Amino acid sequence: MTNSPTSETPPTPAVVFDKVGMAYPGQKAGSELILANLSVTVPQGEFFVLVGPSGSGKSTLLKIVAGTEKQTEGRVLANGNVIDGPDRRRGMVFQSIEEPLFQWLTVAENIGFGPSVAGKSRSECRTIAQHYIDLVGLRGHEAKFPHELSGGMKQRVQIARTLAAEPELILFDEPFAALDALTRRVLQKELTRIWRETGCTMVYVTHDIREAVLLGQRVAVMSRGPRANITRVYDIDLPYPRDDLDSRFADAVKAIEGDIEREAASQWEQN
Ligand SMILES: Nc1ncnc2c1ncn2[C@@H]1O[C@H](COP(=O)(O)OP(=O)(O)OP(=O)(O)O)[C@@H](O)[C@H]1O
Repeated sequence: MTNSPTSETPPTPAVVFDKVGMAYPGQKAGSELILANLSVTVPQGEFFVLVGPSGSGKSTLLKIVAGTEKQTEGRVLANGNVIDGPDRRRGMVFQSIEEPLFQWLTVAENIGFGPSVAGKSRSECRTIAQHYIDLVGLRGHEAKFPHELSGGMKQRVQIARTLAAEPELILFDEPFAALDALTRRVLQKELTRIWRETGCTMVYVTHDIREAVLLGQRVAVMSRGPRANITRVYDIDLPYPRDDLDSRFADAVKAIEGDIEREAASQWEQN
């Protein structure tokens, strides 16, 4: 391979954290930063997963990218632009308890809501909604209201509603944590299919290391806070859909678990 000066410029990354530090406005004066000097880049189209001890600042990082919180130090870019508040190009999927659907709208109306706010006609909204209803496997449930749905179905609606706004990037904050194990398994599998079909960049926070290895092309491990940082990024070089019986899958889970246990142990030693 040659280092040709005419080679194409690399694509703009989906997200760049550049020496990010964070203290919340309400924090006591003089208390330490929650995040300190954190740098990581997420390329376009990547499935990037963040794991780490409780309270290390994973949700805070997502909120900074969503534009609902602002870092106190460093720069954060989305598609090359400084983040300046929420933007429909950056969608967010929460645990359902945190982000209830519009209870007075049907499944189809919930999913068509974003496009209607964006000024699309009623028939365009219906077409877009139906596309994403099919993509997340909710055909036949279009006319139901949220209270008529199971937890897993509500999460499907939330994912479809986020996708219908045609974001470039989707941020997930433990979206399946409240679901039963079987439903979680089904949705994990479907999410990788949806990711491959849409090409969207995914930034996904979880406590579940097995889930991280099942989903992520890369898994970043955060240190415990305060002054949390990313201590290691694992490349999970396994084909999708992933087989959790593969010994390489088990090796990756074990290595990441080991990192997190060491972080937790250092916390106990200090206390
Ligand atoms: N609005 C806020 N004001 C002040 N401090 C906050 C606020 N939100 C979070 N924090 C603090 O910031 C730190 C990081 O919180 P965050 O929720 O980002 O961590 P996390 O890694 O997502 O935790 P978990 O894994 O338990 O969900 C914690 O010490 C938390 O108490």
